Amino acid sequence: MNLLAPVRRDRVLAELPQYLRKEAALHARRDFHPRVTCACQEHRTGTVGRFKISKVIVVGDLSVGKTCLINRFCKDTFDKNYKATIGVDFEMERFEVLGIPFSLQLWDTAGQERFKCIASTYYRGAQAIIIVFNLNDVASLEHTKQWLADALKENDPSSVLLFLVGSKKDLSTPAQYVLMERDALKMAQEMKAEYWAVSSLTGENVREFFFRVAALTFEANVLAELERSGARRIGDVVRINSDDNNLYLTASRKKPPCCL
Ligand SMILES: Nc1nc2c(ncn2[C@@H]2O[C@H](COP(=O)(O)OP(=O)(O)OP(=O)(O)O)[C@@H](O)[C@H]2O)c(=O)[nH]1
Ligand SMILES: [Mg+2]
Repeated sequence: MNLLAPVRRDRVLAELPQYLRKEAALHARRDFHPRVTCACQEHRTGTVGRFKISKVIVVGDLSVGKTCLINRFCKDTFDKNYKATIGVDFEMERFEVLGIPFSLQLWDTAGQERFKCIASTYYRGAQAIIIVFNLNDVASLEHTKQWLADALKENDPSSVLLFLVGSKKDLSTPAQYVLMERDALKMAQEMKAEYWAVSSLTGENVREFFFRVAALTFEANVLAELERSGARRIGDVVRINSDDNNLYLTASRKKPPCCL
């Protein structure tokens, strides 16, 4: 894929996309962090927007719908026939967030046990981990804990963003969904992950979900970049995964006027 190709018009984010459920959201702010908005307005986003490509890995049991989820978003297609992913595959998606180009590399990994050791060698360096389970299969939700543990062995748990995604929503009745959602919300809270429920068959929530992933990954990247470049000057501290479910707490001692 040509990284210099213009960003598609339907990949432009001017506002922060909202969470699905407030009780299992990475943060509940309505807008991007003010420091991020300010940095974008002044084009002070450093490597974000130039060479930086953020790696996102998608993990979960076999046949939960990882490949279909990525294909629905990236290609707007759906295949009802199951073709196991062998090892890994990836798609590149370009966005423009607050006027800044931003790329996500979406790594689709194999859920089948026999391909797991190949797939896990690609876990390293992820900025976001998407753990998928089937909303109609409670065992696949239980297994998400192990998928998360494996993915975190290769990544820094304090800085990676976690998303817990229930798939195949079209196959649950409203009553079944309510029951499954209760367990899934609990799991998401334990993991400190943001919860989503999607259907790749109908497309429900797929675009909203990936936009949220792109926006939160972008925001975390810009905050980290500001932290690296201006920590001494500005004296801010960025903390991730705070107890109150607010992803980024910035303890500012001195801020530039545009960020007040
Ligand atoms: N009804 C319905 N079926 C789905 C949905 N998503 C995936 N499927 C079906 O579930 C099966 C598995 O989907 P995949 O996307 O290949 O699953 P996977 O998680 O990538 O599987 P592995 O590559 O083996 O890990 C396929 O037959 C899909 O058509 C969905 O949203 N609704
Ligand atoms: Mg697959």
